[in-house]
Amino acid sequence: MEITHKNKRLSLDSPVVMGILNVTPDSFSDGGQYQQSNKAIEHAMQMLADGATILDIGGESTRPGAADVAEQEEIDRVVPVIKAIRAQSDCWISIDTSKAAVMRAAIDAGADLINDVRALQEPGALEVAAERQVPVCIMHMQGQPRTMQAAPAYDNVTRDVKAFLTERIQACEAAGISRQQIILDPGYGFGKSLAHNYQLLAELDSFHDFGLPVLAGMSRKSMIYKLVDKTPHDVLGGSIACATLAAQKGAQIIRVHDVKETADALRVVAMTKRAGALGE
Ligand SMILES: Cn1c(SCC(=O)Nc2ccccc2)nc2c(=O)[nH]c(N)nc21
Repeated sequence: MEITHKNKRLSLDSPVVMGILNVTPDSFSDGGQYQQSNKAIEHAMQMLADGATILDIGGESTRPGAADVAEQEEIDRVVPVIKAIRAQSDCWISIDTSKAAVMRAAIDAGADLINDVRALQEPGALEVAAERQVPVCIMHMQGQPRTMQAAPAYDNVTRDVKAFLTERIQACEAAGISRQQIILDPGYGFGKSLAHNYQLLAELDSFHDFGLPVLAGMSRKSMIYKLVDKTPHDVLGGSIACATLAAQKGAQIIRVHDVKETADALRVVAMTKRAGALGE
């Protein structure tokens, strides 16, 4: 399985690491736009050195309660960083946004992939993805970031999430996006209780029914620190366990903060799979 953009191909036969690069002011302690951009570019280069294959660049925090960011402000945050990374590396860059105008500006600046937590439901988003022919990750979210954790409810969370993704795949194909360019994501923590999140992890392999790549993002999320009763700053062990389980269950892209440690864990998973195949 692979994804392509222009003349770039990314094989997904082994799990790859997507490094998280937040370029929102609340993700850096202080300093103005210029200093923040420099810190972001430094962090990007470090993640590539640590084994990240894709850098996921986001200019708007999707934390519950986070303020909405204006379109131009989001563009002003992400475009300089994308351009600077592109000037130094031909790595895969994904743009973490739901806004069509931000997608367009990011792709024109060098981004290869759209990562949309709203699954291209905002106005114009489907059209941009189809027009630019870039791979797109569509993720499940119940409700909106501000309200999604109030009272998440499902008949059966895995069945309901798969039904949503089926509908979004149809919408993508109807808009002219080829099925091979679609990546699926259950959206851990986006309108899910602790139990919902762990059922989605336990049943992650059932998402391979679609015959499409699967992205899993559990890094440092509440499903970890609430389970192990730690602070959000003390969740490396749990995050590595989630990444390892997701890769073992066939997720091809793992979205994380801790790239170095996760890259090593995924090599253990890949080797174990190869050894198992040899043993057959
Ligand atoms: C943009 N984005 C996010 S942001 C939430 C987050 O990381 N919160 C968070 C931030 C800091 C610490 C702990 C959690 N989560 C996903 C995901 O699971 N899948 C895909 N495709 N994209 C995603």
